[in-house]
Amino acid sequence: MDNVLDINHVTKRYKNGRGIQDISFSVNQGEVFGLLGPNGAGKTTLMKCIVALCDVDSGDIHIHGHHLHDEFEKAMESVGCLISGVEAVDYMTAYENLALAARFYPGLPRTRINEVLQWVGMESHKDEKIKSFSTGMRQRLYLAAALLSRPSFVLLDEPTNGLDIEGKLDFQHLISRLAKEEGVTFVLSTHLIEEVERLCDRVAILSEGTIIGETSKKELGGTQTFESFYMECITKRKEEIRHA
Ligand SMILES: Nc1ncnc2c1ncn2[C@@H]1O[C@H](COP(=O)(O)OP(=O)(O)OP(=O)(O)O)[C@@H](O)[C@H]1O
Repeated sequence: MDNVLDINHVTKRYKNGRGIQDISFSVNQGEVFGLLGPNGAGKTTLMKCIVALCDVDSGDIHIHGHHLHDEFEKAMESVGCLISGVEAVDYMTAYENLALAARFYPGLPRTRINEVLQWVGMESHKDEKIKSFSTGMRQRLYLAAALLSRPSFVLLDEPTNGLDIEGKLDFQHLISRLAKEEGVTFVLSTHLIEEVERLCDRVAILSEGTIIGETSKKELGGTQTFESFYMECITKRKEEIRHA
């Protein structure tokens, strides 16, 4: 199987009936795949399902051809993620937090910690306890943690939340470089449409737990943008609901 990620008919419903229904799509190696949608559409739920932070009710997820539940360790071997609500240890420094995470990857050289801290512009803060960090500084650290293990597949849930202008641009360059030069595959959710236009090769639009559109830069051609495609899908969906 060539795809890095294959999602087939995945449904996850919380006790209150909300969640995601019958989601299917695939992501190829080296692609930057955007998950877009209004607040509450199900983006975080889907990402949590992909890294098994949420059990699915039905459907299958394969990563690099490995079934997420039947071959969990193999499937997760090369995965890095930044998911909302995952916290770091406040009384430890940035470096210590990453060193703690690095213990899960015995072959990883210590120099990798400094490398990822430098990538996210945090090397000068590495010996500070993170309880004093701002939202953006924390977000930079979480991004460093997601990239620490040299993952070949990375999930990023609203990764530039709280980042300043320079941080957002640095992030976009970093993701483009890793995708193009090192073939790293990314699935990212964001509400920043300029980020989508700059970074994504392909997108899926989620609304009320289902995919209402999927397209690629290639399919859009020169005239349409991801933004216009997004608005088309959302407007069409609203019309359908109005006439239902
Ligand atoms: N733990 C939970 N228990 C019950 N309902 C939940 C839970 N987490 C999310 N939901 C509901 O599931 C739906 C999808 O939420 P989710 O957080 O996945 O959306 P999202 O697209 O990531 O939203 P946002 O853009 O606001 O981050 C929402 O209706 C939300 O209220």
